[in-house]
Amino acid sequence: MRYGDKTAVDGLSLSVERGTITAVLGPNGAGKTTTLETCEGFRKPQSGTVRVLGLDPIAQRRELLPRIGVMLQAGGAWSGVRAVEMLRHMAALHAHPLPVELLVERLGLEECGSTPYRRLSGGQQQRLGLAMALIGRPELVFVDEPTAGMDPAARRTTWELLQELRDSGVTVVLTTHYLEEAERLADQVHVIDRGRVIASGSPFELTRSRGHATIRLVVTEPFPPDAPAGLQADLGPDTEVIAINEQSLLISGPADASTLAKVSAWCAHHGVLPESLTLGQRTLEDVFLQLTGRELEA
Ligand SMILES: Nc1ncnc2c1ncn2[C@@H]1O[C@H](COP(=O)(O)OP(=O)(O)OP(=O)(O)O)[C@@H](O)[C@H]1O
Repeated sequence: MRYGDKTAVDGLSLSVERGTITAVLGPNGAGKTTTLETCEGFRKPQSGTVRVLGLDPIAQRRELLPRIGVMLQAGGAWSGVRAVEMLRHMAALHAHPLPVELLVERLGLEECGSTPYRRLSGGQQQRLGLAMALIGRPELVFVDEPTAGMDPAARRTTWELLQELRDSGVTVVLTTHYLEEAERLADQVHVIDRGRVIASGSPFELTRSRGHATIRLVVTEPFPPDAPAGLQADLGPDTEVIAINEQSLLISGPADASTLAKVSAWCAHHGVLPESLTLGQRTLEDVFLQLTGRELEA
């Protein structure tokens, strides 16, 4: 997918199993929305093939639309429309809609039933957007950054709802740049960067595949530029040392006493004092950093 001479999605390849939650995870501008909008039939790819429920999203749009639900990243409702009116209108467009009251209650939209769309808070607009995606009982829903701008309670409700949908056989494809969202919700995660898939797997597979543990070290003074390579040599090939910046390192591999002793000796050798040393299980953030050398949330 190109916009003028800018390539937004470049040879990206992924497939999604029915009845699962798939997260497309990546930093801002990675190409997540473009990928989803191409699957939804809103954008025509300049090359490549997209099939959704076996259908071509553009050539077979009329067949596909009644079977999918779409929650856009923003907008999708008229600015003056009230939440309940919008849902009733959407319900009228579908053959077997869910009861409007059910969605209003599940998504906590009671208090904004008579408020015009443009006056709803960001989180309320998101919840209405999700209700609009679900009202037609879709087999497959695309949700673009579903919990951006939501407060923690609304985020939990949304996660529960998406899990219930999956448990009832609905396929969910979501984009997110929240690691916690991908880790907690997704059966399958595709990490994308610069328009390409750079890693795919379950959260467990992705976080356990290249070493179980990570050590994050932050020191009080900048270390010499070649110092991380020295630590890498001391720790050996089972461990990977990545310089996040000139004062912090990510060390991925066995976090045992011998590794910790070598890390301390390295600090002493370079005359740097640890400000923090954190041991933990590897996260999707660490996976992204290892693959790209950059931080996902940066
Ligand atoms: N309509 C457009 N015209 C020109 N460039 C665009 C357009 N839409 C997206 N882009 C560019 O294409 C790239 C991918 O954008 P896209 O919105 O798909 O990324 P994203 O991963 O969804 O980002 P975000 O998390 O910020 O929503 C970005 O560099 C963006 O600036």
